[in-house]
Amino acid sequence: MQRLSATACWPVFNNEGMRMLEGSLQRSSPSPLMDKAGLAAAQLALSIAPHAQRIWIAAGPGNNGGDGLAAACHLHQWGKSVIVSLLGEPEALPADARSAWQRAKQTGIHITQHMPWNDLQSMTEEDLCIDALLGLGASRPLSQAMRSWIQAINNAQAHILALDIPTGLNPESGQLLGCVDAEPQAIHAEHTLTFIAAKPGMFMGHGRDLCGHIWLDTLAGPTHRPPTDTTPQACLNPRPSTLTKSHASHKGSHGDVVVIGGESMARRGMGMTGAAVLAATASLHAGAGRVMLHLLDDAPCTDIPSDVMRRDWSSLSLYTSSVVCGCGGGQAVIAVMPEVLQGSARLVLDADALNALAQDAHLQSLLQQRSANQPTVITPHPLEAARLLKTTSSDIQNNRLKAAQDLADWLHCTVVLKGSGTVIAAPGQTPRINTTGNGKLATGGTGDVLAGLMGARLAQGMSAFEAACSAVHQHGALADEWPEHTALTASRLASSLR
Ligand SMILES: NC(=O)C1=CN([C@@H]2O[C@H](COP(=O)(O)OP(=O)(O)OC[C@H]3O[C@@H](n4cnc5c(N)ncnc54)[C@H](O)[C@@H]3O)[C@@H](O)[C@H]2O)[C@@H](O)CC1
Ligand SMILES: Nc1ncnc2c1ncn2[C@@H]1O[C@H](COP(=O)(O)OP(=O)(O)O)[C@@H](O)[C@H]1O
Ligand SMILES: [K+]
Repeated sequence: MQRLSATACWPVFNNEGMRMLEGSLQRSSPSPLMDKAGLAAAQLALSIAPHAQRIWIAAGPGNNGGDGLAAACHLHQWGKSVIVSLLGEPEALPADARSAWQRAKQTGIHITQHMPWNDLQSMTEEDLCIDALLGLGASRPLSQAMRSWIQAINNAQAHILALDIPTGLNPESGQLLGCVDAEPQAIHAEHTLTFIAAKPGMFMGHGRDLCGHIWLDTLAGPTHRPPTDTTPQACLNPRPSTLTKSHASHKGSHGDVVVIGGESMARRGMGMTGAAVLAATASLHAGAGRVMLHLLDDAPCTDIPSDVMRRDWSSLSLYTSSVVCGCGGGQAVIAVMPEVLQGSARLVLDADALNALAQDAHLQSLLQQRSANQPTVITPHPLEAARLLKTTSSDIQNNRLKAAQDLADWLHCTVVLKGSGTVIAAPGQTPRINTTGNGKLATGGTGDVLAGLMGARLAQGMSAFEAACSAVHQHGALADEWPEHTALTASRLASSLR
């Protein structure tokens, strides 16, 4: 068993991949995998709550419930006071779970089919609830009974350990399963012990709030080799190696970034120069050799850092620069898009450049025609991705990995689909799910900072995919390390980059 950290490139599998891994593992295992899962769960339970007087295991109607029943036997044998509640009929349990139920009964564990209200009320912070209600088989909105058991676990004054995934969380998307005629409910776990491999939904959307500390037990023996025909759906985005600047370098060694954006107030009554200035400031602090700013409409602007150079259109050299285009671009950006798409040596398209792209098939084809030595990244948030793919943002959120990959394959570029669990996809690459960042980033302008940072990484010689992975990780990590009593604003974020 190991704790998942943000430092390694862990593979994640969708339900279909998980079932294939499970089948291959079970065939090579002399005992049911559930026995191993139950033992691992019991061991982790003891280390999370070593002084627990009571352990309540809420077991569901499938094999996830079986994991809970198998753990109950060990914990009971180790002298813990274990209460098991089964939400379902014992006769209807699948075979392995039914054997675990029989063993638990034979061991003398009291198993009820209702919630142990009295025990729940007297639980203390040292006690433990184990969520073994639903795992990979969660397939429909939660019933009223499931919902009230979830509420009882969340309200108990005890540690919460979820087995495989927190009940109520869609393991593939990270969205909530939903409830019949009611607000969605899900377990808020302090720890999640996941089996065989990690699931994508744990790192996207609500998964990041619900899983707590994530532990993985592969349930594999030392000689087991995973089947070669099962490829991961994605990998977690590892921490990038630190960039160093050699002593012999000069400003030309670190590349030029050109930021194009910032529609003027005069055009539509919305001054958007701040977004472009933020991107330029981010490029500068991230170590680009020189940063040039072209404000659309020649918008007046006073708060430009003195080390950012303002340029008019005719004096830009797109052919030798890393161009960041679209931040605060409004409608003014539409006119420059063909030249930007054809001429920029390296390119990050953000915000209004993406809205322009969504509306114009000619621009889409110019993007597709950019050659392999003109690295390109697009950085849509879910609504921008929905406009590009002509769908809704909830459809994007329900299928984040697929949406990012579809965009990458269609537009022949690297795609950064932003949000909780940012996805980075590129043609021919296994997508990455980023695990840094938090809700502090949900404030205006942080996306502009990300685009500027990515521009700097391209200017410093990284490939599009590398630049995207590195920038997204660093951007999120800064938010994770943000001092507790200081508000995270986009301008502070830009100035904190290194
Ligand atoms: N089969 C195996 O080899 C292993 C399975 N394992 C465990 O088994 C789990 C998967 O087991 P299952 O496929 O039985 O699936 P689950 O145990 O997750 O759930 C399936 C059961 O829940 C019911 N259900 C689904 N959605 C519901 C809802 N919204 N409200 C109420 N009931 C609902 C289904 O009708 C079915 O009875 C994994 O997540 C893991 O915990 C582990 O023991 C590892 C080995
Ligand atoms: N809840 C969250 N958890 C993690 N990252 C987030 C969250 N909300 C926003 N972000 C990040 O903040 C940035 C916001 O970008 P964007 O939506 O383009 O905003 P803006 O246009 O205001 O700059 C993205 O990098 C996104 O991934
Ligand atoms: K569970």
